[in-house]
Amino acid sequence: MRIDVVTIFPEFFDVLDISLLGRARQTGLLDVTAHNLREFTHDRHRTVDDTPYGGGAGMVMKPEPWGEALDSILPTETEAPGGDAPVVIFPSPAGTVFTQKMARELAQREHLVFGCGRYEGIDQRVFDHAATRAEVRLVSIGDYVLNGGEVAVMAMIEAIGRLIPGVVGNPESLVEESHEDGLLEYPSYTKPAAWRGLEVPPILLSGNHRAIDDWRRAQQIERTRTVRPDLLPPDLLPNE
Ligand SMILES: N#Cc1c(-c2ccc3cc[nH]c3c2)n[nH]c1N
Repeated sequence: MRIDVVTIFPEFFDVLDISLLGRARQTGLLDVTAHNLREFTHDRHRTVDDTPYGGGAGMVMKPEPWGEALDSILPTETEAPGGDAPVVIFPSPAGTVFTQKMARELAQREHLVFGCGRYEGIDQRVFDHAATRAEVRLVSIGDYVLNGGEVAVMAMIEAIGRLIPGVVGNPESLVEESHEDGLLEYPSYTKPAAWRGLEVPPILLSGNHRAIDDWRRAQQIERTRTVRPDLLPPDLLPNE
């Protein structure tokens, strides 16, 4: 998978050179490039923002640098993409909420482009023009406000990148996770069997794998019912 990120803080993504995603980059499973939006300005101060039309506090990111940055990444009309067309994702508090389902869907795509806004956001025409030549999505990572898109893009790259075959050593570990099957994950334990007066649930030491599986499922349901009842599938909702 090819990932391009447009940002005024390209160094923010240096951290992707470590851990699982770092190895995925070295092995060619993941090709991540951070582009500095200021490289697409032409004034002495490398200006990327200006005051908002209609007034209001703060500054808005100018369309021209974004247009040139996306020109340098997206295929032109004549260059039909070799594989599937890129998806351009702009993190935004006004976006569709990012979910594991969306991560799984985006992990199937060959080319993702992320545009990191700052200030009060990006001129709307950037989204409108990009939509004439690619699939564009505004995506939010949750109902709270950040100062810019970089943290959100980092989270999405990790959530998507780890689903690419070969990135995570043991694909089995991707299966029993929170949100993967719609329920929150069960509690985990490891040695020692007793720690500060706290014992590992005896069922987990029984060797009875059917009973362990049943216990774990029950824990998932109980946790989900308590913490995230909104995730419970209809057949597990408590009877009214
Ligand atoms: N995704 C997401 C976001 C943001 C966000 C994204 C982009 C910009 C650009 C300026 N401020 C931003 C906030 N806040 N909260 C979220 N869940």
